[in-house]
Amino acid sequence: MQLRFTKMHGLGNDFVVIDLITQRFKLKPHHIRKIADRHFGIGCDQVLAVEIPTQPDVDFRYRIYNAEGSEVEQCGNGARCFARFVRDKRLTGKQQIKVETLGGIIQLEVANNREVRVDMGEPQLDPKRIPFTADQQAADYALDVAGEQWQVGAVSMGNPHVVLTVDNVDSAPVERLGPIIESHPRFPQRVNVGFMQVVDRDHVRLRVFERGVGETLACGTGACAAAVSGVVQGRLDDTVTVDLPGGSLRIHWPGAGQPVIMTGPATTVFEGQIQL
Ligand SMILES: N[C@@H](CCC[C@H](N)C(=O)O)C(=O)O
Repeated sequence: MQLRFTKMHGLGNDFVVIDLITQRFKLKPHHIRKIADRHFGIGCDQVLAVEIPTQPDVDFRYRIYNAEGSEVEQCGNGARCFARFVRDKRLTGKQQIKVETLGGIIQLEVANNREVRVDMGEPQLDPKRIPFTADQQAADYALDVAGEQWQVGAVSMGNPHVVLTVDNVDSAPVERLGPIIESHPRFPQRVNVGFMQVVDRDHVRLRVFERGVGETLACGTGACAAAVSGVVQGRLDDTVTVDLPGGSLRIHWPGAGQPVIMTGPATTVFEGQIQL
């Protein structure tokens, strides 16, 4: 079947977005791998599917697949592109859009300057809910990584994140440690690995080795997790600019029991059709 798609990105974290409301198709893992392949397919970090909701009082179902084919719970940069897509395609006229994901319900708001503001929901710090093996919840944990000792933060934004603090992200061991930590036995569902440099109380630099993809130019949930981890550790204020290799996001988290708000751009690159 020929499927229409739109290629989009959020700060260089790139997506193929497929409308499965006006097109009927069941995406399987081998389809995702073919679409995401940068040599034999379209190429992307994640495939995003727009579907009709399964829950009441929600506008859409937002499904997310990593390039390797696995379906995942949450994607922050994708959420902003999702909002822009459903508005541009006139699937909704609403400015505030509620979507269900595997990681919970999130709320998207397209601002007049075309930036998108996303209420990402409450972060989860309870190790069982991340999931992460630890005796009890803490602001940071000692993690043995192939014989090296790191103090790390662990947060779920619907999907699991670990945050390592480094002196300088430019020289951070992202390629060396990312794949080892992604499959660390204390993270039974694997994990996204963030390397954060604290510049100031309201400014961090971040690189993320994403589960199921590798290092990306930006990770929205990774930016939220880094900000939350920094606030919990008392090193960051409640509003933080997160500089990623592809650009900057603004993250606001007032503290326990409150949702994380992420604001940033969403860009359409081109449209096309692919035979699956
Ligand atoms: N790029 C994303 C996160 C996508 C999912 C992640 N790789 C996972 O496996 O949890 C973002 O912008 O949040």
